[in-house]
Amino acid sequence: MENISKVWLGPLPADSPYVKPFRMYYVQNGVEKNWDLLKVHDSVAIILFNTTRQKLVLVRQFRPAVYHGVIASKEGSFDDVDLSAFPPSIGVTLELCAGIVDKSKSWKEIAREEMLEECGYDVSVERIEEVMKYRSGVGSSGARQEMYYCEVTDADKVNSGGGVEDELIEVVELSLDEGKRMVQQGAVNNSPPSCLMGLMWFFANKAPKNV
Ligand SMILES: Nc1nc(=O)c2ncn([C@@H]3O[C@H](COP(=O)(O)OP(=O)(O)O[C@H]4O[C@H](CO)[C@@H](O)[C@H](O)[C@H]4O)[C@@H](O)[C@H]3O)c2[nH]1
Ligand SMILES: [Mg+2]
Repeated sequence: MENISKVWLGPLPADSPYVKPFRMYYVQNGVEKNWDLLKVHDSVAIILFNTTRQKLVLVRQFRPAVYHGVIASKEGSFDDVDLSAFPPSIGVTLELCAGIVDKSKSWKEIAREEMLEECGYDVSVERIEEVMKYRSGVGSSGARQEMYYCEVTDADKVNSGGGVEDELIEVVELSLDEGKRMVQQGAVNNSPPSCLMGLMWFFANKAPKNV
């Protein structure tokens, strides 16, 4: 699914539309300090539950940052990445449907578009419920993410999803038992905290009571 044939690193161009590194200075308790920061986009994430099929709808995709992180924690070299020693599948995550806020639209509208583009469900914004807001990357970016919940049915499914342009996203349906196991044992598939937290919120607030 990830179909990666070559990996290498390069310097960050100053005009990256996704990440801007800089340094912030401040005086705290009379002492001058500084902190190195990354400006990144805020984002939305959606807990999707298909009530027809009683399945949680998640997405799988190759995440360059996770691939790099896995190799870095194994002290592998990134100068000449050996794809047989570090297969791209180690950088594939299971996540909530999510997207960056990079357009001047409401956050709920962006959530609606991401559900359609990534998972193929077409719903109106009125059906999207706010769950919680939080800050991610508190040591590096402090970016805001807002989490939503949306119940969908098979009748809302208008395409197979998979993302836009050159995104390669696989839609994954988890049974309630599979979802529950994930939050009991922790991520076994590079899932970010937002995904685990979203599933825990679902089991605490929305899941059928017999699960
Ligand atoms: N981020 C980025 N960097 C690049 O260099 C970069 N280069 C190209 N792109 C393109 O930008 C689009 C980003 O996709 P999304 O809008 O779906 O956002 P996500 O990547 O799903 O990220 C969200 O959800 C995550 C899970 O909760 C959170 O961790 C993130 O904070 C949160 O933003 C894709 O078309 C991708 O091809 C880059 N995108
Ligand atoms: Mg996304």
